[in-house]
Amino acid sequence: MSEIEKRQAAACALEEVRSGMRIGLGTGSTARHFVDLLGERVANGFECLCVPTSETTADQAAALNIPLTDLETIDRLDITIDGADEIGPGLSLIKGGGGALLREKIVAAASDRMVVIADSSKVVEALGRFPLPVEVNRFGLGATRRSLELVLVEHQAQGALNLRLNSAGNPFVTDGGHLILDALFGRISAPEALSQALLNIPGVVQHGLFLGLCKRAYVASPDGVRTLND
Ligand SMILES: O=C(CO)[C@H](O)[C@H](O)COP(=O)(O)O
Repeated sequence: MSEIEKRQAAACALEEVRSGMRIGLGTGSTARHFVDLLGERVANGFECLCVPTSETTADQAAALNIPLTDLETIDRLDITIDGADEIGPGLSLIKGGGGALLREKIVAAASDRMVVIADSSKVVEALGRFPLPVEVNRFGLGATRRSLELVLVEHQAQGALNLRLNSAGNPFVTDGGHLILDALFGRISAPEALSQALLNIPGVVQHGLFLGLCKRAYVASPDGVRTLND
């Protein structure tokens, strides 16, 4: 996973943005390159209005003088550029490795177009090797966890359900104040059904399956950048 490849994918996505666009800014090490490149354009007079998907991205964009707004002030975006943890069939995605999945999904769904940037290690034949992040309310954690475990059994998960911890060993808390349970499936054979089953659990705020949202992916490898279209 080279930074050069991530930057190359980010540079391709930058070609999609036009002056005056309202742009969703993703989260993660690949999206960080895109924000850096956009910042260079803004410094040269490029006009845009952006909605960040995390406090981390907001801080980065603000430091680069990228004009920011939120989805209370505006209700639609032209495009969102974001990274992904896995890119599966039909540009289905797993996201949330960085813990920003809720805001990322809200921003992607409010965008006319979502474009993903990644290196080739993210492309998979079937989703599920990467543990699926499930953002849950703190209230009722035990009950929510039990319901989630039943869903894991129904969907033949090959791995465990783990409460995400931060580097200090405490529960990781999202920008929205929630917790994350990472569910290792191994192979997700029915993503739509799994999505619905997860959303049916009252304590689940959102999950990291992004289905039908991504329209294009720029995937970088040592051989160059490949474009995958929905
Ligand atoms: O979903 C995300 C954050 O919630 C990121 O987009 C995803 O984790 C990819 O990150 P990176 O580009 O660092 O591999």
